Amino acid sequence: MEEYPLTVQSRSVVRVRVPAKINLHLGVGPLRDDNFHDLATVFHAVSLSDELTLEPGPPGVRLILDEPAVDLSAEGAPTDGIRTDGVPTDARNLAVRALYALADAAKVEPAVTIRLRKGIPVAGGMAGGSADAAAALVAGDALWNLATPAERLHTIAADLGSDVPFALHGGDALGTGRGERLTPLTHPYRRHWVLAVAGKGLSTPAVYAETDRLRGTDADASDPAAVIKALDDPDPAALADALCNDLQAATLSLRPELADVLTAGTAAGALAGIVSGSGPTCAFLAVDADHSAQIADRLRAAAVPGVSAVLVAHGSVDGARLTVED
Ligand SMILES: C[C@](O)(CO)[C@H](O)COP(=O)(O)OP(=O)(O)OC[C@H]1O[C@@H](n2ccc(N)nc2=O)[C@H](O)[C@@H]1O
Ligand SMILES: Nc1ncnc2c1ncn2[C@@H]1O[C@H](COP(=O)(O)OP(=O)(O)OP(=O)(O)O)[C@@H](O)[C@H]1O
Repeated sequence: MEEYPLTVQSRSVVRVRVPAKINLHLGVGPLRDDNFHDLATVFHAVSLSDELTLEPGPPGVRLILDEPAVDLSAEGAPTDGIRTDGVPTDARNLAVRALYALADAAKVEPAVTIRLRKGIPVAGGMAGGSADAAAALVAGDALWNLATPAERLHTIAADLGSDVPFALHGGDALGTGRGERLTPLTHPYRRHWVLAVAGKGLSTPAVYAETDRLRGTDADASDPAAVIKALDDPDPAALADALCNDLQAATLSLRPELADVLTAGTAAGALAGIVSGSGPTCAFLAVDADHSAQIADRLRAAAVPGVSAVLVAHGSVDGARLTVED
């Protein structure tokens, strides 16, 4: 094994907060030779977040899942906690993989402990694992004092997963390629959401495979132009009309009860509802913060089968950012 030079750790603890995402538009194009699909997606970072703390530890990368695993910073109390049973604490965890990738690129010998507090639903279509990978890159960069150029960090992020670059970036962005090529979309409007979290997750590869089964492997991606235009419109009704997810049919095919969740959200007063990414979280657009709280109360009271938590959030928010450094 290659010997790495010792790196001075200039900080003793760093903490990073990283947001979840919703795809306001998720256009899925043909299956490529590398088994990914070409996308035309509009990412939107929302205020549900994970918190990752990094401190010096024994040789290697150790991960401890912090409890309670509910994001206390999220607005609105969940009816039940965010379940973390599916989250690996070994090298399968994307945050652990991210730190090894960064250490390898920077020729640092890693000796760190990650503490992870999940507020993003697991396997929920909100890019929770990708968020943690992005948070780990930002935290490792700070702890090891690397000042990695943004482009380099983006490349490492893209190697870890298609959603990871956006989690670094945050805000709103058009994603092309397999989702890793980002064009920022700027606008001044805050959007308000209600999220119906499912008790049981969905596998992203399974949802893409079901999409291929339903419509073939060479369908064109739907056009994100309407959502991009609606982002510049202060009226949330314009965005409500434009929301679109090409993976939604597959999520409903794999999880038919999601149709009842979508119906319940609009019955509770939402302007529109959409499955978030590869699901099964459903995102409902509200007019403003009060409206989102009202919809959330009604959805909780409706006790829709399969829904384990109802949360409110707003967007867009920043990507992975340092909150504490000593
Ligand atoms: C559904 C989305 O969340 C929408 O933003 C993403 O496309 C998924 O991104 P991700 O979880 O970071 O996915 P990756 O870890 O890169 O890939 C996991 C699997 O999802 C499928 N996948 C992912 C991205 C993409 N553009 N086409 C795909 O077909 C592939 O089967 C791939 O093996
Ligand atoms: N840090 C992590 N947090 C959550 N899950 C992780 C993490 N690292 C690896 N995983 C694994 O990845 C799987 C998918 O989890 P994740 O929460 O990222 O799904 P997702 O939000 O649906 O992903 P995406 O929206 O990017 O497709 C989990 O079931 C778990 O086995």
